[in-house]
Amino acid sequence: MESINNGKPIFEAMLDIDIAWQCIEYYAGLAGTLSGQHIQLSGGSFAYTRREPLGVCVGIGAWNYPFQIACWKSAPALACGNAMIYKPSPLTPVTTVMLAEIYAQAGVPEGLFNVVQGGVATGEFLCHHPDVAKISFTGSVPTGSKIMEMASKGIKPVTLELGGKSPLIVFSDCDLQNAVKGALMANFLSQGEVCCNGTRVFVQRHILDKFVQEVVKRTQAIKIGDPLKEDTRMGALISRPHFNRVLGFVKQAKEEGATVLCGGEPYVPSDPKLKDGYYMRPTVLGNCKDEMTCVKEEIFGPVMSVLPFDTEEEVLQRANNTSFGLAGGVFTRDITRAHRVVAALQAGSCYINNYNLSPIEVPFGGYKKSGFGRENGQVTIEYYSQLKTVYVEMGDVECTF
Ligand SMILES: NC(=O)c1ccc[n+]([C@@H]2O[C@H](COP(=O)([O-])OP(=O)(O)OC[C@H]3O[C@@H](n4cnc5c(N)ncnc54)[C@H](O)[C@@H]3O)[C@@H](O)[C@H]2O)c1
Repeated sequence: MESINNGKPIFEAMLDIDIAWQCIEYYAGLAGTLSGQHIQLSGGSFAYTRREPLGVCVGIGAWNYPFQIACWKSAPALACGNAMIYKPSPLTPVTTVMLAEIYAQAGVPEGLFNVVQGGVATGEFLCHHPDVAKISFTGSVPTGSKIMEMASKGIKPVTLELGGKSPLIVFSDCDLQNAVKGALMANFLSQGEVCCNGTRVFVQRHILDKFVQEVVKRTQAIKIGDPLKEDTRMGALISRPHFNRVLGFVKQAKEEGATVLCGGEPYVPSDPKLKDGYYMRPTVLGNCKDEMTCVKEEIFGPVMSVLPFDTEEEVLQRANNTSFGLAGGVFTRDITRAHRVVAALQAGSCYINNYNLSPIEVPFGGYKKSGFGRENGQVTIEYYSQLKTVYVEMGDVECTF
């Protein structure tokens, strides 16, 4: 159903659903660990803190990981004792309803997890509603900014998981095959429609030719086609307008001087029933410069830009020269450099010698315009609960009056 909902290959959709059930189990386990602090004060008095729910939380999701995003928001929300009203993207309405059915079958009381279908107007209605205590949003930066503005009217806390244009830095002392595999994982999952993708691939000049040769070879071997076939590794993009937009970025990249090393065009499957699908060949762009549109803007499709660099200092300055800050990665065998580089990256989710893994135990989220708040991991409890402090007097009241 998730493949049909979104167009991604079934192989990947199965992994998304695995992560989703792991998320629900993880927060179900954490629910019993919510606790406060005991603070001893002078004269025998003391204070304690309690973690309490916020109330009714709203979740608004993007279309690229429809089921998974709904779980990443609802599982911690429910574990903290909140209710959730969830609005999926109108482009992927189906599987979130199945999540509601699963919760109901598992015994979640009626009304605790609710799905409301709709687009902008429905989303705005939910954000403005006075009974809503918190908004957790996954989507683009412009919408995230509007969500924050609406939330500010009601002084409501928000979690924002927004877009990115993340750097992947490949030093010449890396394990080349792993770096090539990492670059593919950083760009071509879910047809490249992944917020944390490392789409700016900086490669140290010394290994540039070898790296590009290997990346292009492996990219050309990616099996595109019917998302419901087990061996498909790239399915269809989400919609006709988005498909045209992604192809438009490639056209503009060529006009600005980039070279299409492979892909860059629609793919027409031989199966006649798929011929109107939004299939695109995964694309590697060479000869890229930092000021090109394809290097600066989030394309949200299967398009990797390769950029040469010479020194560590230079690449860090270029990698951080963006208003986004969702993710970043480095491939090197030099352990001190690896940690030095990730410490300097202005990004919330960093990888050393791998890319795009998201185990549920590990917090995920952005810096800068990629948002704030975190999903996954223990820390997310803090974003779905509020802290009450209770002062307990053990003596007499000392009155100044
Ligand atoms: N950081 C993350 O975890 C993460 C994950 C997935 C996607 N994304 C980002 O999402 C974007 C792609 O998703 P999209 O095109 O669905 O994003 P979008 O911002 O267009 O829409 C996201 C959701 O917001 C709703 N919405 C739109 N306008 C609204 C408004 N004014 N008020 C309330 N709700 C409104 C939409 O109906 C949809 O459900 C990309 O930028 C991508 O990077 C981020």
